[in-house]
Amino acid sequence: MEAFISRKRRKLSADTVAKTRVVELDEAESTDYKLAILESLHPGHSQEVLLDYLLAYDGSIERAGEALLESTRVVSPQKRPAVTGYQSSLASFAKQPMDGSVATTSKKQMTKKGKTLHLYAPEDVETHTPCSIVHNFLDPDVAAALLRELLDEAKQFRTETFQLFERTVESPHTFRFYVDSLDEAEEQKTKYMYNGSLMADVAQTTPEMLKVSRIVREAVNKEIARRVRRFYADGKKLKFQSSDDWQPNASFVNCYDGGKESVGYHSDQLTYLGPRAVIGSLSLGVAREFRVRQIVPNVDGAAADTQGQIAIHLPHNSLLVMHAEMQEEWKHSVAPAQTVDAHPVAGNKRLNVTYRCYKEYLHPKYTPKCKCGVSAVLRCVQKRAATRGRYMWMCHSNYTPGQTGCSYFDWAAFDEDGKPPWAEDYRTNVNVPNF
Ligand SMILES: O=C(O)CCC(=O)C(=O)O
Ligand SMILES: [Fe+2]
Repeated sequence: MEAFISRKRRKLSADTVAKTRVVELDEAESTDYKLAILESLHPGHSQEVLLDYLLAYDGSIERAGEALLESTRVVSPQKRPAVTGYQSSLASFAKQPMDGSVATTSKKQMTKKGKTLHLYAPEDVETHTPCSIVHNFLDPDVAAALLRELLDEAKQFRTETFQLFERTVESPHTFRFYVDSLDEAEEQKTKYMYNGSLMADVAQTTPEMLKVSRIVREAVNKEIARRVRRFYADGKKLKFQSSDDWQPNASFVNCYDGGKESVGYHSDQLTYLGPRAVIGSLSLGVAREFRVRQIVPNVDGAAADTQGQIAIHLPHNSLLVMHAEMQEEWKHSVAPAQTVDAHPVAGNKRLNVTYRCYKEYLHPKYTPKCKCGVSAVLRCVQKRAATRGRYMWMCHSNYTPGQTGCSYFDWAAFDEDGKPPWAEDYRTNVNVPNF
């Protein structure tokens, strides 16, 4: 999890805000950083209103702030559906040509700046977003067993806190990280860095999660093959996308207790997954809205016209596959809901398992270290048109406003399959200390 918002926080001083490196923030992944700053400058507005302004002004804190100041009316939060809506398909509204082009080109006509397009049917989801969804994914008894197990696990889930300038920011839901073996859990706790720190709480994948992991693996591999065949140019995988079988070995399990709990817009970190990562995301319990929006490049410093967001309905027992286009070109979030329909077993809780495939050759002992001595993070340029799509290794602090680190930066090289130069022979990588 990489996106955070605290509801109780100290105000940022104007001076601190002035020191914000706007260029870096504009390139930064996390809308939550911007939201946190905007909220501290305009405390009278709800986060939903602030987010709407931020989206309408292409993520520019400055322009969104000006617009908020100009607005003298009291803006009431946009009414959000209570996730119980149903829509069979968009097919009767718009025809989507299957011309082999990447599916995501089409939503240009479907979403408008400041608007939300709600999608329910699998054919609409895969046509207008880089995701596919399988409803009623597991045998109901298997889903129920996993849900029960995770509800019990969730008692130990925690929010994440980190430092943004002089205040502590807290994630607006709880989660825990799981890996498949105890040895891996130990490696994770002692070697893997997240936002510049070690993760203290890493658990071993539970028996039900492991059982389901095998079912998810088969389904995700099928979905990847289908997506490549139907939606990618010439039916070929994307450049840097792995050709290997997708094999989950780690997962973040998220718990959203009630409609207020959410996660802000973000892209998932690629540092240990590599480029063009695919993630299998299983939803259990209360149905919630998963929002996605495409990242629009900046040309000559100015953002092109921003598109609206798309809300994907995630009911109990659905598997959402975030395909290879997702993390580099889109952001995703779980929006707060005004109300939720209680689930007979989970009550107001939604449990979500995001199955991921950590690559052995991206273990921090093989990847570049920055001058702080910390393993560098892997990012993809998302907004700057000139370098968009290029990968870079850099000091984690570059993307954490208010944190001081070093200036380490290096363009990252990957082969067609997304493997770094040391992948074939990574066990003998001479650049690696502590090997
Ligand atoms: O809860 C979800 O569906 C998404 C969670 C998520 O974005 C994440 O774990 O990175
Ligand atoms: Fe995510």
